Amino acid sequence: MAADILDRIVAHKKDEVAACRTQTPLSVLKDQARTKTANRRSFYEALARPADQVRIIAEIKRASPSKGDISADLDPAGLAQAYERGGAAALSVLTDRAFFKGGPADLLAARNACSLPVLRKDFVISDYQIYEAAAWDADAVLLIVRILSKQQLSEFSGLCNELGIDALVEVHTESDLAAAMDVGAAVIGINNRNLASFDTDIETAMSLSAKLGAGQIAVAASGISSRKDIEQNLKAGISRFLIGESLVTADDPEKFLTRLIGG
Ligand SMILES: O=C(O)c1ccccc1NCC(=O)[C@H](O)[C@H](O)COP(=O)(O)O
Repeated sequence: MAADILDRIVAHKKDEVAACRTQTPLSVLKDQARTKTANRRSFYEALARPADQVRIIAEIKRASPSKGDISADLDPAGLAQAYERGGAAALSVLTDRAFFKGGPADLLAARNACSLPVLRKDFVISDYQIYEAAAWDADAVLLIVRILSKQQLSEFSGLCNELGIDALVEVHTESDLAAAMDVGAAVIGINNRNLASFDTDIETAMSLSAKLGAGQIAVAASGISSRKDIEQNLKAGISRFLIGESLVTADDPEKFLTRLIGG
C-alpha cells in the first residue's frame, strides 16, 4: 500500500513538472535560477559546524501520506522564527501540495522570515525542479536515491553544484548508500522511514551511519521525537537530525527544539 503511494507520488510529480513546463519554460526558469546565486545560504556549512554540537534541520510539514493532517493550518513564517530562536541549524519545507499540503509559498514565507538555510523537501525527478528550487531561493534540495536512476542522481548532483545549491541525498539501505557515495554526496540523510512500508525504525540511521566516509555528514531523518532518541544517536556517532512531526505538533516548538538540542 505504502509502495503504491510512492509510485503515485512519483507519477504525480511527472505530471506536475510537465504542467509547470508549459507555464514557465525551462529557459525562463534557468535565467531566474542563475540570478539567485548570490542570495544562497550554505546548508552544508550550517550542518558542518559547530562539529561538537547537535545540529537540527527543523521541518515545516502540514500533512503526510502516513499520518494525514499533522498541522494543516500552521504558520510557516511564525514557525520558522520559533525554530530559529530554538537553535535550528536549517529548515526543511515540504513543497509538495498533493500529498503533504505544502507549496512554494511555504518555502518563501519561511525563508523570508529568518536567516536559516532552507531545504526544498520534495520528490525531485527532473532537473526542472532543481532550477525551480534555485529560482525560489531554496538553499538545498532533497535527492532520494530510491526514486532516481544512477544517471539521474549523478546529473542532478552535478546540476546542484553548478547552481551553488546543496543536495541532501537520502538513503535507506546499504545499496542506496553505495549510490550516494558514488556521486560524492557530502550530506547524506539516512531515512529511518521505509518509504515502501512507512515503518519507522530509528536503528536504521544508527547502523548505516557507521558505513559513511570521513568528511560526509550523516543526518538521521524521521521518527525522532525525544531527547532520549537524540542521546541514543549521539552514542552511535550521529549528531545531525531532520525532524518534522514531533516539532510541528509540540506545544512550544521553540522550547522543544532547545530541549532536543540539549540546552
Ligand atoms: O512522512 C511521510 O509519511 C512520508 C511518506 C512518504 C514519503 C516521505 C514521507 N516523509 C518525508 C520525510 O522524509 C519526513 O517528513 C522527514 O524525514 C521528517 O520525518 P518525521 O520527523 O517523522 O516527521
